[in-house]
Amino acid sequence: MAEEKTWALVSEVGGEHGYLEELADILKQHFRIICYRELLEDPVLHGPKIQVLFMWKYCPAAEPLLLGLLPSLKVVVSGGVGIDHLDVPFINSLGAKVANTPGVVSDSTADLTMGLLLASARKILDGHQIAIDPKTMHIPQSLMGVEVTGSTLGIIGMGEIGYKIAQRSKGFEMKILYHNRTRRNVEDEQAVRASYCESLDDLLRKSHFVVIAVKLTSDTTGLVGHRELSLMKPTATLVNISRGQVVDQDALVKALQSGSIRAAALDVTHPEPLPRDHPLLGLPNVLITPHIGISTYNTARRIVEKMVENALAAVKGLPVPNEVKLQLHN
Ligand SMILES: O=CC(=O)O
Repeated sequence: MAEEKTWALVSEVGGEHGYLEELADILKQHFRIICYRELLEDPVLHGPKIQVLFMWKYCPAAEPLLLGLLPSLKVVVSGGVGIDHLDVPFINSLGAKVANTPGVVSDSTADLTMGLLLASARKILDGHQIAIDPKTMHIPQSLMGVEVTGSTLGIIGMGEIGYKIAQRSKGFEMKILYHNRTRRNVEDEQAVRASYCESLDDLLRKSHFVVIAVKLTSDTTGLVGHRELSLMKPTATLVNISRGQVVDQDALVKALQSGSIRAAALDVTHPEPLPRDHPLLGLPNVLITPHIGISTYNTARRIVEKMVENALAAVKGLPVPNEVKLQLHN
């Protein structure tokens, strides 16, 4: 008789927080997948069988954990790199490990960052609206953008994603400044022609584009607030692909309304999505995408493969390749 597969919980297959069907198939090759709805139909029967909890971004995982429904849980594996939505010490206290999938998300996130930067600088979405409007007779002056080539880019957070952004920006002949808790080695810096800025204030003053690529931690929450925004050039653009909480959004709204900075391009906000009446949604100088940094088929597949790898290791009692041991600071 075939050995029964290890049980793993996911929020939904398909739907708002769920896995795409084809990605679910990768999980199903290795695990007996059960979703929350099924778990809650008979938690006493199903709960103790579950050894793995697969999470995808912000799916509501805490609920069954808090309810203590998963006494056999060995690991929570979160797709993506951010773990700010997880209470790692609490999960560890339940006897389970936590793993994420760093590495495989960096290229797609860096690609999207360049997309946001370029789209904001060159008003690509405004241009699209004008191009498809049959009333348009000529190109309005309001479509004049700012030059990316040769401009100064300030990267806050030079981890893997920040570095990939620098690699791409080199192709645009940008002068790259970066601020990080620790300085990169000289070879890394030279390879992308990046200069270390120990002072965040200096980076903010000098940059035409400021990209936020830090992890969300207690140190980085509210890192860019009124004071920091007021140091930026009035021609500068803020790009945030990290977490919404890194920026003080009320201060950002004021800076954009008053013109103390030129524009913002945000893949992340707080909360997500923003309430429909949020002032950021009504500003002409804001471009927002709904947290799609890692949303490509290729990246999603690689994330799921990494999730499987981590989960199998945990179930077998082997070292978990991407175990998250502490809240990491950048
Ligand atoms: O936001 C995306 C991630 O954390 O990987």
